[in-house]
Amino acid sequence: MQAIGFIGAGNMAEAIIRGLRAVGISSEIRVTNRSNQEKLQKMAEQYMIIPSTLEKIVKESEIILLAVKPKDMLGVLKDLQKDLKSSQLLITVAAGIPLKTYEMNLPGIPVVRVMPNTSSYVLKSMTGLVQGSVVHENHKRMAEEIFQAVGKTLWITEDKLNPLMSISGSGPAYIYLFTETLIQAGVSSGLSEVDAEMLAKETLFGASQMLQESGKSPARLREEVTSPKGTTLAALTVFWEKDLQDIVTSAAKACQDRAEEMEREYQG
Ligand SMILES: NC(=O)C1=CN([C@@H]2O[C@H](COP(=O)(O)OP(=O)(O)OC[C@H]3O[C@@H](n4cnc5c(N)ncnc54)[C@H](OP(=O)(O)O)[C@@H]3O)[C@@H](O)[C@H]2O)C=CC1
Ligand SMILES: O=C(O)[C@@H]1CCC=N1
Repeated sequence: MQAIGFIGAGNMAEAIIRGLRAVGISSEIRVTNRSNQEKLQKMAEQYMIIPSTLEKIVKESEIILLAVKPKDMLGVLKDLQKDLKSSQLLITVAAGIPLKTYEMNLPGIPVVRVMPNTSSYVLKSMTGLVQGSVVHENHKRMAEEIFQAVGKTLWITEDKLNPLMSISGSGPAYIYLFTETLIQAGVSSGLSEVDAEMLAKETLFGASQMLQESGKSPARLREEVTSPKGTTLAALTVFWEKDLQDIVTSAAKACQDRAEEMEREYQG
């Protein structure tokens, strides 16, 4: 894999870098952030990254991966305008910034817009990828190599990226929220916090593995837990009566609406 430079050293950058090192990718990885030198030093020790600056990253990386918050992106694009070359590939993980913003600010530079998730950290990301207008097959392969190393990938068109984000990009947070609420339900019924946490986490972990390894659909797996007139049915009936489907659909819609709002804000 070619030399990669990360601009941004936060949650998403670290999850990807940890994943790349975990699968044995030994390429040069340079990283810069805004001000947190301590974080860069820690990442150097943990993941053999080279703490760097934006200027050096532009000079020394074939692939530049943008992992700053959307509000900081336009500033970074301005800083990249001077020295970036069309032989370099730009990959952005930012939510809510359309491809045209990158292409307007950096004409002629190939850009791939991706939406991974933080499970890159354990090589289980589900990453959506969208190709920009000057992206060729070799650029697609370069982007794919990074994100296939840390999980599964799916090429889509840009109009599908916000729907994808509302399921797999933000989705881990929904699952963590559900886990938190399951722990609290256990504590409310008299379990200790420690026991409730172990029960909830192991249950989520086991169910995830069943989804991946059993070859059965989620509906079939649910039915196998649910005895007629039994305890699970009593619990599921509450989810249905309170319209879990409506709650989840509305949450995913809110995620997409916010992304669209951001895209209007950051289209300059
Ligand atoms: N977290 C997630 O689950 C996902 C996030 N994303 C996207 O990833 C991007 C990053 O998110 P996340 O990692 O959570 O954010 P974090 O806040 O954890 O990290 C942001 C990083 O950007 C750095 N930074 C800010 N401004 C600059 C600058 N001008 N130059 C260089 N570095 C800068 C910060 O440095 P410092 O710490 O020094 O201020 C920090 O290291 C976002 O755009 C988000 O939409 C996409 C998919 C999932
Ligand atoms: O919350 C956010 O905006 C980012 C995008 C997907 C996950 N986290």
